[in-house]
Amino acid sequence: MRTDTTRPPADTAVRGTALSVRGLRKSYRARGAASATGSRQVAAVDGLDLDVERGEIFAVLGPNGAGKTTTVEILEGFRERDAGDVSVLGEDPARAGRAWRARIGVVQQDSRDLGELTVAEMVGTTARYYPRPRDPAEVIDAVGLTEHARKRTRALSGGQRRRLDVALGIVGRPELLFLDEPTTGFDPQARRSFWDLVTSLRDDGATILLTTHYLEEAAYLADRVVVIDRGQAVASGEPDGLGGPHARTPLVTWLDDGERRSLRTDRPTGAVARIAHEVAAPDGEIPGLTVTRPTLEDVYLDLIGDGDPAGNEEQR
Ligand SMILES: Nc1ncnc2c1ncn2[C@@H]1O[C@H](COP(=O)(O)OP(=O)(O)OP(=O)(O)O)[C@@H](O)[C@H]1O
Repeated sequence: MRTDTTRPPADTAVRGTALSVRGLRKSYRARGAASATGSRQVAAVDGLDLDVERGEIFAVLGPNGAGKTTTVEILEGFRERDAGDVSVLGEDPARAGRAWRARIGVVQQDSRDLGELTVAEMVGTTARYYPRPRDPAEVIDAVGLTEHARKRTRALSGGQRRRLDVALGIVGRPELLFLDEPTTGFDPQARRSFWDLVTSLRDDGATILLTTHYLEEAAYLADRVVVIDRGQAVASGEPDGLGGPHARTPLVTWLDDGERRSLRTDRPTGAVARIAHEVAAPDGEIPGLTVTRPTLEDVYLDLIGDGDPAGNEEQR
């Protein structure tokens, strides 16, 4: 169950499956590598299963090269798979046609070269490709580009370009929106407004599949997350529950004769009282005391084998 009360409430009603993936595989020829038996293949996606419900924000997390973009591009119908079953809004993206494409929105990692058009022209032109588009002016406003609407797209800053990418992804009123690292280059304020926008799209009924390297973004936005490493899912679930019940056990640390000590415990208040009894200074203060609860980032780093173990018991 969630404990982050600052996060907007999710509509938890199950409204059917938006996409499902079973046994997905995709290999690439290793760059510059060839053997006597032919070119060597590197598995980018190695037997992945995923299920995303309609109306949820689902975040795909994982280190560089984990296979996130390859997976997302297969789901978007932009990349062929080697094996596996994939259904996106009830169709196989490898065979789906224009009507299906009009139901999805895509914000890819790399911005397209948008040339000489202004922001307003670009969003307006894109809207005309869809049967039920949003009002372009409202979309431009929602991504915070109203004051730049008459600017040529090539004159935009990197963060503004990214916002325009998002505008182009949502103007067709997609049922399913793919956001591949959407807030790279955003300043903190723009990131917060973007989070509000994504939340409102979800609250309007859209399903959102998000890849991000910002763990606080996933913690804030996602109803569920999956962590991918080397093309395989290593954990999945609600952000607060990821890694199992002990992964978020609070950590108490303090200084004892100048040496840092730590204790992982479900009862930090009692632990602090005991430590105070043992090591407190004459004024009652425990030197260097910290009490922290592991964040999603701590749990993530533990899962991909790159951080301090989050499940350790007492380390005194
Ligand atoms: N077109 C390609 N040709 C050859 N190898 C590729 C190609 N695209 C991706 N790869 C390789 O496949 C693996 C997965 O790449 P992918 O881009 O899917 O990972 P990612 O999780 O999206 O990474 P990042 O977080 O850096 O965007 C990597 O080892 C990458 O080098």
